Amino acid sequence: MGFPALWLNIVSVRFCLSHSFSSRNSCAFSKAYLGPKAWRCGWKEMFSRPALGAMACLVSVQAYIWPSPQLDALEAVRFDQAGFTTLGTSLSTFITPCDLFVFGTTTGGANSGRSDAADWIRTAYHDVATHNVRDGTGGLDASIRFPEEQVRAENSGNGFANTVAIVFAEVNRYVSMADAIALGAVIAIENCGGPEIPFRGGRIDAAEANAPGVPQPDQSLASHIAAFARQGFTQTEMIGLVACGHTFGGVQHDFFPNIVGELNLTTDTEDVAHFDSTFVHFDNNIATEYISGTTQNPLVVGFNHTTNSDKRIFGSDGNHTMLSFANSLEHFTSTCANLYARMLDTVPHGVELTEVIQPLSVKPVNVKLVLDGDTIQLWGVVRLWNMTTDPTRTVQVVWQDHNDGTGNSSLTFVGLSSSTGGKYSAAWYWFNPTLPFGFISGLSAAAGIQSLSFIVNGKLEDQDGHGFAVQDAFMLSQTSCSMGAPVVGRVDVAVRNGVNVTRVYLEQIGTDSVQRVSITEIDIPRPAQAITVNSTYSLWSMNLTDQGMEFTIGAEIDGVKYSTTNVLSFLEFPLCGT
Ligand code: HEM
Repeated sequence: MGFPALWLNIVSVRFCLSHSFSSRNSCAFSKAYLGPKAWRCGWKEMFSRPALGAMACLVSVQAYIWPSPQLDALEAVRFDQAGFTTLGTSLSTFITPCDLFVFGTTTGGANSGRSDAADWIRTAYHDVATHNVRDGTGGLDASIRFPEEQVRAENSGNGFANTVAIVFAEVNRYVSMADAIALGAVIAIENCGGPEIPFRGGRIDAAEANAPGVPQPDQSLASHIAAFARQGFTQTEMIGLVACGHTFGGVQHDFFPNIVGELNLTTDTEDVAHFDSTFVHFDNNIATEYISGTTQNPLVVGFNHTTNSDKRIFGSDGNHTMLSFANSLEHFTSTCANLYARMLDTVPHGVELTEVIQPLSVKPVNVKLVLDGDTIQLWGVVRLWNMTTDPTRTVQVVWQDHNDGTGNSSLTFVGLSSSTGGKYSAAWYWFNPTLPFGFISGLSAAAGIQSLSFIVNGKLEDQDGHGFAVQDAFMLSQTSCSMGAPVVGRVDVAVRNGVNVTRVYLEQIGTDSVQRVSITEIDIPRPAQAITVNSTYSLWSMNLTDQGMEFTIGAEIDGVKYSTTNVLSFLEFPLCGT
């Protein structure tokens, strides 16, 4: 278990770097580690203005300041939901349309009666439901991924395994499985008619199963009130949360034969008795049908009185809460937005969640620098939030070098992304005006590059004067190469002369014994004699043999750790000697 401890250490540094501007929470470790100035300053300040006092970079900013590896990654999963995105997969693909059930026996699970969206929402709640407010254990920590939890009677069904199999695609060093489960629920609810949910990240995956504690339909009202109190919810909130959850999905015969019989319907092949008539859509029909007496909810009018838990819960305050939901869709919607958010933010004691993540209005993505002889290549794309296609729009990237010089390049529109069921769209522009997947070439290595800004239709976008800080103290060198069979590789990292770089290392990305992403730092030895590339950069090199190895590059500069964000494999490097 050497990796997790090391990894936690790195995460702590990253987390707090990323919160320099946005979090009002304290982060003692990082504060002490980085020092008061680093605590308050972004990369730009730390790199380029070391002489300024701490007060010089005090700011009050609502949204976070780019770059922040963790928030950037969470923001991308949260808001780059469909269309052109730089993510390999997008969760919304699996819940569009909302009755999509990818594990169904027919294409898209048509007429199965089930949906991925309902599975994801139920999974999030069952992960949360182990929480104990008194001792701080349990909560949304992805412990539901453990077979030990999935085989429990309280977790009957295969929706949990289905959910984990899909949301796993979003997991990386900055997005935990628990965050991915929460994001799945948020995206399912939002895209299927529900309210927008304020999302925070930073959940930590459990190392083992939690104590049991998910309520079951055959239990008494008193035990349900007690279970929700243990989870941190009042009786009224319990009624709300159950109604908000059960506006989706239903009960399956296969897993609950004592609640639902065989339905023998060609339109409901998995024999799911639904909680309301609009079971893949968020609305207050769960309440209107209950109040009007027309409900078919199997946990209200089921043939087995013992398992009619929704009936007992909904009626437990004389129908007061359900009546208010039936009378006002708006009230139901806002109540659910609040309760869903609280449910998803129910985490084990000691886990510190981020601020609510808002979309950045201008967001550079996949920015990387590569040293190419005497020049630097600048790669990336930029996303303009809440914008649609506009052929007349002009977008330029401007880079600032170490000598207070600037350069600029016009960017090309490459596509639109959307989120929240099409409510928001974003326009994406490549950093290169001509080449697909290209880069801006020929930047002077000697001058370097410290920050970016953008000019959109003549308006400067520079994060209120902060700029988009880029670090050029170390970067991949174009001389990195691979050769032979079996293929071996050599990674060359270019390090800027005169910067206090104490370590350069590869961050090998792996998983630990319980499927959590782990990072192993592999030090690249400092060269005995400087291998100069040009007047400004020297190389630190390492030979690699593990073809499956995926890594980023890390460096410690003035005692602070930095990472590149793009994941590398030496199989992508050009042939040595060409
Ligand atoms: C006393 C509390 C609760 C009980 C006894 C209960 C019970 C059940 C049962 C028996 C099922 C059928 C599962 C299946 O057939 O696979 C179910 C489904 C579901 N529950 Fe609950 N539930 C409770 C609270 C909640 C809460 C708080 C939420 C979320 C906020 C929630 C969300 C869901 C969803 C979305 C489904 C549909 C799953 C699907 O169709 O695949 N439940 N619930």
